[in-house]
This record gives sequence, structure tokens and C-alpha cells, in this order.
Amino acid sequence: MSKTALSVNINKVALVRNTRHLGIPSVTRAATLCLEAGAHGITVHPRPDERHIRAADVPELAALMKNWPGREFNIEGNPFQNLMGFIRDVRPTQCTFVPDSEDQFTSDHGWDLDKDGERLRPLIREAQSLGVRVSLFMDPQADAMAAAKAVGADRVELYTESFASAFGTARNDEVFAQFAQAAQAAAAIDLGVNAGHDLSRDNLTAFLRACPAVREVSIGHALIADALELGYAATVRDYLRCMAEA
Ligand SMILES: CC(=O)[C@@H](O)[C@H](O)COP(=O)(O)O
Ligand SMILES: NCC(=O)COP(=O)(O)O
Repeated sequence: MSKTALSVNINKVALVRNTRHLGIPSVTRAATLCLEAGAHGITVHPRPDERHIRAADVPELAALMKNWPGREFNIEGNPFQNLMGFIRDVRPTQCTFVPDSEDQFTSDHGWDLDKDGERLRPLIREAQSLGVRVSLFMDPQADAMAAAKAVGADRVELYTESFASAFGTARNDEVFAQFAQAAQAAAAIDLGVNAGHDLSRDNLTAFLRACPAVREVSIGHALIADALELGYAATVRDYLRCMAEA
């Protein structure tokens, strides 16, 4: 069994649902099937434009998660936009602060803490005072980990797109080393490390071998694409197998 938790991001289930007014596929049913198959948590990123997860999904998922003690609900978003309202209302296990603009195509960079650290600090403290763990979405820069710790974060989430796109290419080793160094720098100062973005069945085992200290991976796009072919249960079990092989 892997030491790392798998949190399934179900944004893309909502994306398909939103193209009709029929309520299918259901995000709560998707979450239930993933949890039944052994996923350790569920992640959503309710963007202000509600292109996939809608505000109304969040309390429904929070209520569902109460039936799964020990499993984690992670809400991602920008705390200067709509995220803090969700945190105050449903108090998830974890929130991940992401510096996306309102119309961002998808997340594509981590925080610049020189610029935003001081305005994040009170929001981090507020979330923690509500019992919510705070993770900061960060680029894989070892020298930025101390600043994440200094503003009060419990964890960082390393933005893994560059890992996924370098995987198996000439840049493979250089980028692996960059992630390993960032994860080690965080662990050395007792800052928990999560990771996510474009992780898949192809690159997940290699990622966790390079960064064994990672506490949680959140995976959505590739996992839901696999689930269209294999079903949620077989897909989740296969991701857990990839993690166990690391
Ligand atoms: C924070 C992050 O890494 C994202 O992967 C995100 O949650 C995905 O967002 P979309 O599903 O809207 O692309
Ligand atoms: N935090 C990353 C996440 O939740 C899912 O990212 P992706 O697998 O959809 O790229």
C-alpha cells in the first residue's frame, strides 16, 4: 500500500453534466463510486464561472463526505475570489489556494509569495481557525518552500504539469530532480507536500518514486478520461496500483 493518498478530482464529471439539464452524470454518484473503490478523498475546484463544479455541488458533496469518516474533502480555488465562502460554509478537510484568474483556462502556475504572501497570511489563518488544513499551489522551486512555511501553510501542492510534459523526454532527469529537490526542501522544514495536475496512470509511479514524501496526489482529467473507458471503480483501483508500485 502507498503512503500517499489519492484524492479524485471530479471537475470533469460536472463538466459533462452541465451540457444538459438532466443531472447526469451525477457528481455525488461519481464521488461515492470512487470512495467505494478506495479513493482517500475527493477534490473539487468550483471556479467562479461554474463551468464545471457549481456552488450548489459543494454542500452536497460535503454532506456526502460526512458518511465517509477518514476520507478527505479538498476544495481548490482562489481565496481572493470565491473560495473562502465555501471554506466558511462547509469546512472541508483541506483547502488548496490556487492563484487562478477568474477566466483561467486551467491552473498553470503557483503562487508568487513575494507578491501575495502577506495578503494570504490572514486567510490561511482564518481557514485554519475553522479546522481546515491549508495547502498552497506552488511551482516546483525548492527555494520557495520556506516562504510557504513562513506565511503559515500546512502543505504545498506542487504543480506537476512540467513533470508530466517532461516525462519520457530529454528533459526527464532534469525535471525529476527539480521536483525531488522541491519536495525534499518542503519535507525538511516540516511542510507537507501534495502534488497535482496532469498526473496519469503513465507518469504516476515515476512521480512518486522521484518524490516519495508526497502525502496526497489529486488527479482529475486523466483519471476521469480513463473512467470513461474502464468505469470509476476499475480506474481508481488501477491508480492505487500505480501508487503502490512506486
Ligand atoms: C489546481 C489544479 O491543479 C487544477 O488541476 C485544477 O483543479 C484543475 O482545474 P480544471 O479542472 O478546471 O482544469
Ligand atoms: N490539484 C490538481 C487536481 O485536482 C487535478 O488536476 P488534473 O488531474 O485534472 O490535471
